[in-house]
Amino acid sequence: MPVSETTDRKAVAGLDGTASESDRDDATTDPNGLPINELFYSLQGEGRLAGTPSVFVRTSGCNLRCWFCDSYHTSWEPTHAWLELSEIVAEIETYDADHVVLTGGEPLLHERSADLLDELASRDYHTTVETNGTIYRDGPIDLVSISPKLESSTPTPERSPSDEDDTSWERRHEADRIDLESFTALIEDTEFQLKFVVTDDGDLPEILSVIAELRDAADVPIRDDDVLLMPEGATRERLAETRGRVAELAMEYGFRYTPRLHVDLWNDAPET
Ligand SMILES: C[S@@+](CC[C@H](N)C(=O)[O-])C[C@H]1O[C@@H](n2cnc3c(N)ncnc32)[C@H](O)[C@@H]1O
Ligand SMILES: Nc1nc2[nH]cc(C(=O)O)c2c(=O)[nH]1
Ligand code: SF4
Ligand SMILES: [Mg+2]
Repeated sequence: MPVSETTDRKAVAGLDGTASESDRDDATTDPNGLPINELFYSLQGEGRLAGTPSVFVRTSGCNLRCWFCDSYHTSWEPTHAWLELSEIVAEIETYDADHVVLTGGEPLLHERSADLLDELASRDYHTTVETNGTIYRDGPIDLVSISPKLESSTPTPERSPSDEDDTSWERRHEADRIDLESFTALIEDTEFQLKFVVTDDGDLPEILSVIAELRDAADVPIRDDDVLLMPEGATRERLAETRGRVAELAMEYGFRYTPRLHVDLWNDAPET
């Protein structure tokens, strides 16, 4: 369901498909629902559940701005419709699936995401939350899939997709992307995976240092098996450039490699 094209009845920001400046990056607490960019059925393309048929709920709005973000219309130019939780659950139930992936944008920005997770838990869905890990929110999650953002994701002027001559997002992204306290709280609560987007060999020292700091801080073990290296690439062409080296790095360091099955299968098509 391409919900970003739905017209809706409530007179709130974002209904026309363009979020207002004020709700562009802020947490939403709307008592009735969530800003939804798309809701669709596909195969989980990433991580330890790759290949699992799943319903994807993609919220809009993000507190970071990765230059490579493959969901541009949830971060750099957010678009969405507002859906009430009951509408989201009803749409999920139209699919014959046991797994739901809550993603974004940054789904944990929104207070109502925790309520949606409650609703899904009460219906016995297995839930994965895809998150950058910088916002802790208490809620029933079966697998928290944390993708900590490395320095190589920062939107410097050379790699920013925005034409604006404004470094505020570069500074904000750099300041907020690593939050050990939040990472720790998330992994101590829930089954987890740490899924790093790798652009090249230069990312490995930072990955090793984030893992070392997290191992010091957390009360739960972090096995090499919990660490996944994922090649950067929103298109088949770009993945063809990155994945070979990332696979070699996974073998060299003993971490897991995760493919991006959906990109292999459907390239960068929406709702896949
Ligand atoms: C769009 S994000 C949404 C969830 C959350 N904001 C996050 O970053 O984890 C979903 C997943 O796609 C990954 N991702 C985004 N752009 C990518 C790219 N160009 N190549 C590889 N992975 C990418 C993110 O790291 C994350 O694991
Ligand atoms: N098929 C598919 N699998 C995914 N796993 C995580 C995704 C995401 O955007 O969070 C994603 C996605 O966008 N599509
Ligand atoms: S944190 Fe996730 S949604 Fe936000 S800009 Fe980065 S990849 Fe996109
Ligand atoms: Mg995706």
